[in-house]
Amino acid sequence: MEEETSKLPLPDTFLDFLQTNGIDPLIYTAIESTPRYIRLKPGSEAYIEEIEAEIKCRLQKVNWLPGFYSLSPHIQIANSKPYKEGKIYGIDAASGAAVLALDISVGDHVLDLCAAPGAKLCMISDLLGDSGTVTGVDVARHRLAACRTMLQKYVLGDACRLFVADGTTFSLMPLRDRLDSISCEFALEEKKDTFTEWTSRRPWKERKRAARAKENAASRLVSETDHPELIFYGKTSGVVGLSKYELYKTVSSSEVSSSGYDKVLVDAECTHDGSIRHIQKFEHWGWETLNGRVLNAERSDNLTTLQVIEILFHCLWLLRVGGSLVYSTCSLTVSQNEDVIEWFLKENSSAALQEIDAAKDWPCKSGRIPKTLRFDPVTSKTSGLFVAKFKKLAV
Ligand SMILES: C[S@@+](CC[C@H](N)C(=O)[O-])C[C@H]1O[C@@H](n2cnc3c(N)ncnc32)[C@H](O)[C@@H]1O
Repeated sequence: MEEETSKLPLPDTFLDFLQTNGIDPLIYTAIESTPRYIRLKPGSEAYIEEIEAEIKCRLQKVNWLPGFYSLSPHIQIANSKPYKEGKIYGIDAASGAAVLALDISVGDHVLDLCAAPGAKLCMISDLLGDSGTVTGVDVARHRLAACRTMLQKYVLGDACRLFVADGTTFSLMPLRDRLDSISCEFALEEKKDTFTEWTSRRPWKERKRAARAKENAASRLVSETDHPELIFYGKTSGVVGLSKYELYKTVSSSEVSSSGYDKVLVDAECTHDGSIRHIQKFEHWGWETLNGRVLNAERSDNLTTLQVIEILFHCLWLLRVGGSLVYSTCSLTVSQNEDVIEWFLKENSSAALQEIDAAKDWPCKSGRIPKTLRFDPVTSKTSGLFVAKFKKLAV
């Protein structure tokens, strides 16, 4: 997500796309570069000079975003010691803002839908510290596996569960209180078939199941009746000690209003047109491929606007009453942002657009709908990002 440079020779087809979508081409060409951003893992503040010496670059504190620093876009951090040791991770400042919009409080149970590859999930875990839980869901197994690697590298996975699942159907509630989910009958006796502490070396049966799921994912034939595949859980995620029945039990709609998630982030798949770095890749891939990948694609990876709205509907259902839902995309098109939320609000009397309190000092613009926000490279010196926040009302 980190941005690099601009002055791109934008092809006519892309300029037409920008014009059709009311996006100013200057966003891509007006500035020399946007900084690279990193987030310092809490606890690493004392090592800032050491980190600067290792990456051979001064870190500039991002005043509006706690824990974030900017650095020159030309600095490569991937081979540096602090990166390998998990003291810093790359995440664009606009992505950080989408996470802050959730306004995470101690003890929250957070659902990160469309979680992979996981920079936002890491930040959510960081913000939760030792309290609450985070559930990451993504339909792409290989991407979610990368997310698991990140959590393990940054030692942020203790309260985390990762499920391969489709966001239009994922229906598992947070494990608010582990004892809640253990029936007396089970609690009194030694349970069989319970989840023991996570190990990357899975029993043969589970590995076979994972291999089957991988095959299904490859052929995109995900069985509707299959449970979401749990590919990681931490020791305080509530999973350890549960039986499969307990983990996968579903609840009624009336129970969801009190036992649902406190916060949900839907960082939807989009055409990525807000990311200069993504657009830059077409110089290498060939501008002619832009047609198939961005211009003709309503959404990338076949995720249509209708599916995104379906995911939003479903996520609203998964929230407890009074909980918050944040929708973000790295597209700057109205069709993937304001149009989506307009439709969502029209069809949902239990969703109300909310002011993002944390945004007072953020260097961004209002979207076309009041209370929505837009980051772009020129205004914000970040990657392009749209953010909207909703509250679930009792109806
Ligand atoms: C923009 S990326 C998310 C980036 C991520 N939040 C982060 O911070 O690294 C969108 C993700 O949505 C996932 N996705 C697409 N369709 C989905 C669906 N129907 N259900 C769940 N995830 C989906 C994609 O696999 C992709 O990983």
